[in-house]
Amino acid sequence: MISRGVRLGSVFLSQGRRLFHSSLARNSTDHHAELLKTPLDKVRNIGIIAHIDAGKTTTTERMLYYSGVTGRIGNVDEGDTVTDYMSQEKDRGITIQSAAVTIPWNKHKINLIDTPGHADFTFEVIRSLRILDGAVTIMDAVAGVEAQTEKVWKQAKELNIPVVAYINKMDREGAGFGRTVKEIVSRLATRVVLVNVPYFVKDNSTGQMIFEGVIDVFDKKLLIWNNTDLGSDGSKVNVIDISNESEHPELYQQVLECREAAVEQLGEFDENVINSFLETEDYMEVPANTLKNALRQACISGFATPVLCGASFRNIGVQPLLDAVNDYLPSPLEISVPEVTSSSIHQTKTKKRKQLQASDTSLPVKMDNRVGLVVNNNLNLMTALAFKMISHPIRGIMVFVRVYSGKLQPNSTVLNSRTGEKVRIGKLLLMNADVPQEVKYLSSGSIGVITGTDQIVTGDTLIGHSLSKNTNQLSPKEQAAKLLPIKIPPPVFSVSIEPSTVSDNRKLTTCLDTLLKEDPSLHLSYDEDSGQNILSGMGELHLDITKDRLINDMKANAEVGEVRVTYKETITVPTGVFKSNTGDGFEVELSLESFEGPVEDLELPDEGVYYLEQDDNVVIVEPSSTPEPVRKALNAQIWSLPMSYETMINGILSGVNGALQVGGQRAKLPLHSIIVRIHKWTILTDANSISPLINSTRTTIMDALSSLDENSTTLLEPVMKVSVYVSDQDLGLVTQDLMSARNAKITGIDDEASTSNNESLIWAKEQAEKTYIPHDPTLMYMKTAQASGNKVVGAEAPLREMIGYLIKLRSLTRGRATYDMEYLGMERTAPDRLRKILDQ
Ligand SMILES: Nc1nc2c(ncn2[C@@H]2O[C@H](COP(=O)(O)OP(=O)(O)OP(=O)(O)O)[C@@H](O)[C@H]2O)c(=O)[nH]1
Repeated sequence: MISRGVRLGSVFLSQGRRLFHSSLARNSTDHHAELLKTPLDKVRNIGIIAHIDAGKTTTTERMLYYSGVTGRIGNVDEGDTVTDYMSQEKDRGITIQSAAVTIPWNKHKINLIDTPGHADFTFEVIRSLRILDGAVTIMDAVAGVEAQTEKVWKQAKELNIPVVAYINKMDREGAGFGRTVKEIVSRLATRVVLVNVPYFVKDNSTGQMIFEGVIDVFDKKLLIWNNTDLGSDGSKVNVIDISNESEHPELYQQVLECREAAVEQLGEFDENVINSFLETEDYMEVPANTLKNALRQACISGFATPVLCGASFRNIGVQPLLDAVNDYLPSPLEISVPEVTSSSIHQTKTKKRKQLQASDTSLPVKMDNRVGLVVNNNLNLMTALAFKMISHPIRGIMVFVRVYSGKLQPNSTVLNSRTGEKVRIGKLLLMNADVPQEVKYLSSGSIGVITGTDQIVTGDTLIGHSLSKNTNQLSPKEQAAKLLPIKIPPPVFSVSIEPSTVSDNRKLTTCLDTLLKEDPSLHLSYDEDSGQNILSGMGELHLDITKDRLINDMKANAEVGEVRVTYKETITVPTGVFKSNTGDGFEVELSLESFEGPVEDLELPDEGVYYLEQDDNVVIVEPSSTPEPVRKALNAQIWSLPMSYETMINGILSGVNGALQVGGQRAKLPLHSIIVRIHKWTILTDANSISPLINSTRTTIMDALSSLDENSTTLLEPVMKVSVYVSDQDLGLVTQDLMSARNAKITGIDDEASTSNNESLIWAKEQAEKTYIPHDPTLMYMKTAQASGNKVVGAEAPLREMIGYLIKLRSLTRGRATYDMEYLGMERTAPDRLRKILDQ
C-alpha cells in the first residue's frame, strides 16, 4: 500500500494548448484555420459510447476544458454542459442527441461525438458509429460492464471500430478497477492491455482508500492530480518518475507486473515487442514507444483493447485519455473500408447482409483501401455520408455529413445517389456542439454541416467533384456510388396524436414532418378507423421527449394519447396475381406473399431485390418483367428514355410502400414481412412522370389485399430478448413469473456472464482467467449494482407483457434483481393472444 508523502516531481501544465479561455471558440477564424490545416494522419473521428450515466458528458466537458476550447468546466447536474444543450437534456440531466465537438490536443484534431446512453436513443448511437473511426467506451467502476455497454460494444465491433476503454468513477466507494477489467475481458470478449492503473492513498483518519491519480505503465510515471497546492481544476498534473526501484519499490513492482502482462500480450501480436524484450530480458527496459506502437496496431486491428482509468468528475485521468485517443485510435487514413456499392440497378446483384435495410441491391465496385472509395481511381471524387439532419430555428435545415474522400465545396452541386437528384449545397459549417463556424471546404475525414438544402435525408450518399462545382465530370458509375445505408431500428411503442382544434392541424403536420426528418427512428402512420395519426418510437422516454419537443419547443397544439405497443399485420396465405387497370399508361402485374423470421435469413434471388425501409417488406422485380423498350435502353450506349431506370423503380417502390402502410384487412395496421413480386410491367416510352407508376402499383396491391378475408391475415407483435440478473434464491420465483404472467419463453439460465455465443463465451472466460489484474485495494467494499445477480435468466417475451416489469421484478426479489431487454423481432401472435389484443 502506498502512503501519503511520496516525493513530488516537477509540476507541468496540461499538454493541450489553452487556445480560448472565456467561452467556446465562437467564429474564431484562427482556431478554424488551424484545425483545417491539421494533416489527415493527425485527425481522430471518435465517439464516446457507454451505458447511461457512466460519465460520457462529464468526461467530454473535461476534454473541452483541458484542450482550451472552453474556459470553465460545465456540470451535468447543473445543466450547463456544452454537449447537452437541448432544454430536455438540461432538464433531465441526460444526453438525448449526439453532439459533435472539435478538440485540439497535442497537434491533433479530435472530432468527438458525445452519444446518448439510454436504450431509447440507440439510433443516435448507431448513426454516429457509422461515421466514426474509433470510440472511447466509458464504464462506471462500481457498476462494471453494464447491459448498454455490451450493446454499444457489439455495435462498434460489427462496424470494426477500434475502442479504448476508460474505467471512470474510480473515486466512488466500491470502485473496482481489477474487477471491471476482468469483466471487460469476460463479457466483451476482448484481450486488454493496461495503459494506466489507479493510484490510491490511504486516509489515515478514516482508513479509506482515496483515488488520487494513475500509474502510467509505459512511461513509468506516477501522475497525481488531487494535491490541494495545485488547485482543483485538474489542469495541472504532478508527474513523478518511478523507474527507480529503490526510490519507489511498491510502485516499481506494480509497473513491472503491468509491463510483464503488456509485453506478453503484445508479444503475441508484434514480434518487435518480443525482440526488444529479448535484448535485455527485462520488462522494464522495453521502450515505451515499442509498446505504444504495438498497442496502436493491436487496437486498430481489434486484437486488444487499451484500458485506462480515472474519475472525470474529480478531474482525474482525462488528459491521459486524450493522449490515448491520439496514440491508439486510427486516423481516417487507417480505417477499414466503409462498404461502397454502385446502384446501377439493371445489373444488380443482391448481397445478403445482416445490416442491410434500405433499397440497396447493388454491385460492389472498386474500393480504395485507405479513404473509403475511389471509383475508377478518380482521386477528385468527393464522397460523403449524411448521418443526421436537424431543423434549426435560425439556421434552417442542417445536414451533418462525414466526408470520406475528396473535398466538399460550399455553393457547389453534388449528386444524391439515392434519388439521382442534383443537390445545391449552401454554406458549409464545422460545429462545436451548437456553435457553428463557416468553413471554405470540408476535406476527407471531416465531419461538418451542409446548409441550404432539404433534398438530403439521413443515410444518403453524396457524390461530387473536388475541383469542380458541378457534377458534369462524374461517370455514370461514380454517380451511382453509395455508402452502406444506416440501419434504422423498428419503432415498438406508439401514441395517438391529434390537433387540439381543426385550425391547429396545419401547424401540427409541419412540426411532425420536421421531427420525422430529424429522427428516422420516429414513424408516423394514420389510423383510418379512429382518424388519428399514430406516432411510433423506440420507447416510452423517446416518445415522451418527442411530445415535449412538439408541444413545448415547437408550440404545436396537440392531444397526445397514452403510450402503447406497436402492432403490425401480415398475410398468412399468398394472393393470386393481380393486374392493374388504371389505364394511365403504366401497367403492372404482381402478387403478395409473406414470410416468418428475420428478413436477413430469406433466400432471395441474385437480382432485382429491393428492401423497403419500413417493416421488413421486400419487393422482387423479376428480371424477366422489364419491358422491352426499357431493356433496349439499358443495353444502349446512351440512355434514350425521358425517365431514368432508377426513377421508374423508385416509383414502383413508392407505390408498394404506400399501399402496405395503409394496412391490412384485419385491423388496418401497416403490413410487415411481405414479399411483393412484380411479374410484369409496361410503360409508355414517352412517360415522364412517376405518378402513374405509384398510383397503379398502389391500387393493384390494395386490390390484392382486399381479395383476402379476415382469417387470411394476422397480427405481429414485438418480442424482446430479456436478461434478468437474479440470485439463486430468487431464481424460481422470477422464472415462474416470466413464464406464467409474461408469456415468456425461457431460453437459458446461465452464470452471470453474457457474451453473445458459447464459443466466444468459453474463449472469453479462459482469457479472463489468464489476464493479469492488479489488486483492488478497494475490494473491501461490495459492488452495489447488480450485486445480487449471480444468475442470468434469458427469455423471449412479448413487449406488451414487459411493460412495468421493473416494479414487479423489484417487488418479487425485494429490490435485488435487475433486468435489461432488447428488441428481437416481430412475431405472429398466437390465436388466443390475437383475440385479447384485438379486443383491447
Ligand atoms: N463520483 C463520480 N461521479 C461521476 C463521475 N463522472 C460522472 N459522474 C456523475 O455521474 C452522473 C452521470 O454523468 P454524465 O456525464 O451525465 O453521464 P453520461 O454517461 O453522459 O449520461 P447519459 O448521457 O445520460 O447517458 C452525473 O451525476 C455525474 O456527476 C466520477 O468520476 N465520479
